[in-house]
Amino acid sequence: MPQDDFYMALAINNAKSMKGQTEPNPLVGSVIVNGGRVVGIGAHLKAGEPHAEIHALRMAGDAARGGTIYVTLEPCSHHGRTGPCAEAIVNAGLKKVVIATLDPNPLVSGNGVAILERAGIDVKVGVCEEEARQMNEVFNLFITEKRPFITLKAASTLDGKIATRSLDSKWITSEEARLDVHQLRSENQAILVGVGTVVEDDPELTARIPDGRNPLRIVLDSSLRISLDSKIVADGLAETWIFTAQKVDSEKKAALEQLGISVFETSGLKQVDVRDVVRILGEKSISSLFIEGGGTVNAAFLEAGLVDKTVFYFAPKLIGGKQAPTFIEGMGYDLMKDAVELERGEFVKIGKDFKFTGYPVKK
Ligand SMILES: Nc1c(/N=C/[C@H](O)[C@H](O)[C@H](O)COP(=O)(O)O)[nH]c(=O)[nH]c1=O
Repeated sequence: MPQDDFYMALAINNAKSMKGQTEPNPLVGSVIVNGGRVVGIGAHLKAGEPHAEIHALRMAGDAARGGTIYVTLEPCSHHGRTGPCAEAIVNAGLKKVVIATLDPNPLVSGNGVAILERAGIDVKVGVCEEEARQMNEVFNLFITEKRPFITLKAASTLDGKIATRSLDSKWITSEEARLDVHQLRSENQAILVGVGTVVEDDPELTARIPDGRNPLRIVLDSSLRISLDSKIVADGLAETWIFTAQKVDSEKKAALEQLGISVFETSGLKQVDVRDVVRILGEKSISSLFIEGGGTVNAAFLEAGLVDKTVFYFAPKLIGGKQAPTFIEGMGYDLMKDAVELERGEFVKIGKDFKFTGYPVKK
């Protein structure tokens, strides 16, 4: 493997090991090499704390002088909660800087490189760029579109059913696959279901893994039919927000608010307007949303072109039944040429089940 890729891969692995603890900041890793030896290594650990380059520079000390620093994201040039990294790199006397990706924020992209080049430092950009961009897919989208990165998750039998015709759904996928879902829940700031799932499953929507972080729970409930003693209203295990259509029963709304539930009205007449939901979540700095919909909600987000990533779990089971619900309901598309195509598709096996990850091609 070429030397630059080797050290950048080390920096990327460092960054990735901090997944779930740097929000709303991106994952960033850095490695300093001098005379063929790694003399400093660092990762951004927590928003508001020093950046990856600063940790690596502190570890390297004088051994950084004349060396090369690898960093997965363009060194910052602005005075955020910590001083600019580009200046720290110049002051430490580095000879070369290798960067995987430029800053996605259009306001600062390229500024860090300019500071380095003005100081006569040799700068190389684009090493392991795709992998470094991929690990910050959530941050990159949120910082550019000010809306949450949306992952659509479903678990179904091989014939696409999320429950039997009698609506029994316990369980489709095995324990290992369901644990994997809880890991994904823990990595997302918010989780969203339709009120149909609440009525049928009475879910907790918590991340039940060691050190799991419970996401904010969001329910689309156009006419506020959720029951006051459903778990996500009454259990206090995580915050719960409900989005409705226009003009809902003010008494029910007040009763829910009494229980600490936030209720947001959207402009939808009969159905909740999912575009309003996404806009409001962006305004409230929710940067990642995990949809465990039910088929109607899943279809609404898909048809609105708001799904950034799909994660589907398929159990090697067949349940059949014309009435059995599937994981994409709604109107659907008329012609096959209008199908939502998924790219960069990957299948992995989890126990007996299969996990498919793919990215809807943006039209
Ligand atoms: N029925 C299945 C799923 N069902 C997911 C439902 O949307 C609902 O979230 C759960 O049934 C209850 O949630 P909680 O565990 O109480 O938080 N999801 C899965 O991955 N596999 C399945 O077999």
